[in-house]
Amino acid sequence: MLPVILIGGGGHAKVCMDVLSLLNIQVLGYVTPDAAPPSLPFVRIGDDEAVLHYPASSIALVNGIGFHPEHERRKKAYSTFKDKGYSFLSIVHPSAVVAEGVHLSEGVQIMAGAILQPGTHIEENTIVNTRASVDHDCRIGPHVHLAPGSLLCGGVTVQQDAYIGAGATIIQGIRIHEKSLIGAGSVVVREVRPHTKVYGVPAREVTK
Ligand SMILES: CC(=O)SCCNC(=O)CCNC(=O)[C@H](O)C(C)(C)COP(=O)(O)OP(=O)(O)OC[C@H]1O[C@@H](n2cnc3c(N)ncnc32)[C@H](O)[C@@H]1OP(=O)(O)O
Repeated sequence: MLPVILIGGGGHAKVCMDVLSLLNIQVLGYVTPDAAPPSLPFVRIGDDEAVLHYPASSIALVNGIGFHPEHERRKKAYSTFKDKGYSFLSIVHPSAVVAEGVHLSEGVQIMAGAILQPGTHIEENTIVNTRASVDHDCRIGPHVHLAPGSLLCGGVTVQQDAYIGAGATIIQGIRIHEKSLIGAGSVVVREVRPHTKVYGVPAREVTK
C-alpha cells in the first residue's frame, strides 16, 4: 500500500485521517493553501504544489476537502491532481457495511456507519458520509455528497455534483439530476431537475 498525502486540513480532512489511521495506512502529511489553522495533529507538508515533489507512482492521495454546494474546491482538487497523473485512494471506514459486489470507483469515501446494499454503483470522488444509507441498485454519480444520515431507498439515481443534505430521504426509483441540492431533512418523492434546490416534506423546488 502506497503512503498517503491528504489534500486539505479542515473538518472533512480530520474525518478522513481517522479512517486512514483505523486502516493502518501510512500518512506522510497534509497540504493546505496556508499554514493556519492547523486542525490536524500531523505534519503539514506545504501547499498543494508540495505534492508535486513526490512522483505520482510513489504516493496515493486522499481528498480531505469537504463538499460545499457553493464552491467546487473538492472537485477541482480531484481533477487537477488526476490530470497530473496522481491517483486517489478509496477509503471505507471499518464500521461501514458494504454489500458484496458494490462498485466503488476511485477516490470514493465511505464514512462511519454507512450502509451500501447490493447492486449499488458509486462513481469517483463521491462521499457517502456518516451513517448514510444507500439501498439496493442505486446509481450514484461522480462528485456527489450524501451527507450524514441521508437515506436512499432502492433504485435511486443521483447524478454528478448533486448534494443530498443531512437526514434527507429519497424514496425508491427517484432520479436526482446533476448539480441539484436537496435540503437537510427533506423527503423527496418526485424527480429533481438539474441545477435546482429543493427542500421540505414533501420536497419542493425553490429558486436558487
Ligand atoms: C459533516 C457535515 O457537516 S456535512 C453538512 C451537511 N449539511 C447539510 O446537509 C445542510 C444542507 N443545507 C440545507 O438544508 C440548507 O438549509 C438549504 C441549502 C436547503 C437552504 O439554504 P438557503 O437557501 O440559504 O435557505 P435559508 O437558510 O435562507 O432559508 C430559507 C427558508 O427555507 C427554510 N429552510 C432552509 N432549509 C430548509 C430545510 N432543509 N428544510 C425545510 N426548510 C428549510 C428556512 O427555515 C427559511 O424559511 P423562512 O423563510 O420561513 O424563515
